[in-house]
Amino acid sequence: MSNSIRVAIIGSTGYGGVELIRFLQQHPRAEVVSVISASSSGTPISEGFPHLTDIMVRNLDGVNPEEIAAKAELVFTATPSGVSGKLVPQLLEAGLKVIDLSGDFRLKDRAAYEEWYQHEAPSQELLDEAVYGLSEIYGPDAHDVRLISNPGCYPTATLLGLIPALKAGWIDHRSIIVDAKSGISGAGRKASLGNHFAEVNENFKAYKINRHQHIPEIEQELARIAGEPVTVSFTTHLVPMTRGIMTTMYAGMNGQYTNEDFIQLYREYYNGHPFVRVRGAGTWPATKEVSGSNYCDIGFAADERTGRITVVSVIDNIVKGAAGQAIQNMNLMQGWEENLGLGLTPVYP
Ligand SMILES: NC(=O)C1=CN([C@@H]2O[C@H](COP(=O)(O)OP(=O)(O)OC[C@H]3O[C@@H](n4cnc5c(N)ncnc54)[C@H](OP(=O)(O)O)[C@@H]3O)[C@@H](O)[C@H]2O)C=CC1
Ligand SMILES: CC(=O)N[C@@H](CCC(=O)OP(=O)(O)O)C(=O)O
Repeated sequence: MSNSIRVAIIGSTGYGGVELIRFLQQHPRAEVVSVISASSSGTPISEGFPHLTDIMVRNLDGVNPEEIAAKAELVFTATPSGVSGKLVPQLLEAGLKVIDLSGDFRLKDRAAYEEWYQHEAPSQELLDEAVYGLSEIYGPDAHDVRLISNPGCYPTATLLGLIPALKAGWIDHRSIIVDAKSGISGAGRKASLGNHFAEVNENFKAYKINRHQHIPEIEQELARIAGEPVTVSFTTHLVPMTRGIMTTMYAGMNGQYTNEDFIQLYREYYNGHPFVRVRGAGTWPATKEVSGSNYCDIGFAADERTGRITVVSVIDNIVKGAAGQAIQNMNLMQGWEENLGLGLTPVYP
């Protein structure tokens, strides 16, 4: 086990990349040796991001796998889907370890990827090799591998909220409905009509119903736990806030379980995993309570009358949903404590 690591970030001018910089700057064992941009190489990163003035004194480098490998041991690819799929094989070939934040290596089935993402899928060999980095569930699989595929933001909140109950056989996997809401930063930094202020402010809209690219990812991972195919109804909504995801999940219970039963089950399941906090009975988490942090907070409402459980799960989409979990995965890959460099308290209010 090495004591330190030199890292590079491709896509460092995006929201995921900038958040990686914020956390890695205070990580005790990681040194950011290169911040990379395809469009602005040669300029100081603080020119586009004045909040990094005197914090990250570095010019942006271009995307050159050999040059990156000469400086760094590990690279985070915080790049759009389609871009990561082409870059990652070159980075691995150059001898780098890779943690990819995009959706390109999450689906094991090439045909499913091509159907939901509308790009050519990476090779089956690399899809098979990539470890799905849902840290609390697959942490041991991340140790000493060379490619980790960081989960999507919505799947992280959804899967952490459902897996313990599904694994225990307490919920009927044919009955799962996920109602998900995200802040705008989930869409990335690039401008688009649907995401500009006048379209989003004081507005609340559903989007991509039944066709969101995270549906096959959630179903793939729930099927792994259930041992048979699972389908979910999944609806995403855009909320006029900057950060945060809340997933509210409904499922039929296979018995008469109380809130206390669920609390105990989940606390035992996540025992030793500092970033999942299970709420006490009758309290449900809010997005502000995890903002800027790597926490995922979960609360329950078991309903004796309908026989259904409601699970509420919140994360910060850019932290636990992207950069924070990617660093958690780097820690696991290196054999370090999973919370190293991630101990920031949520920003409240
Ligand atoms: N925002 C979020 O909450 C989450 C995002 N993700 C995923 O993480 C990835 C990054 O997301 P996010 O930071 O929000 O996206 P942004 O749109 O904010 O940033 C994308 C970055 O990719 C870089 N880029 C674009 N094209 C290329 C290219 N051809 N070669 C190299 N770099 C390129 C861009 O910078 P430049 O042009 O300067 O190179 C930019 O820095 C995406 O795949 C996204 O789906 C996953 C979970 C949550
Ligand atoms: C608010 C918003 O638009 N969110 C994005 C999240 C996309 C994302 O993070 O994409 P991958 O995880 O697939 O890389 C969306 O719903 O498509």
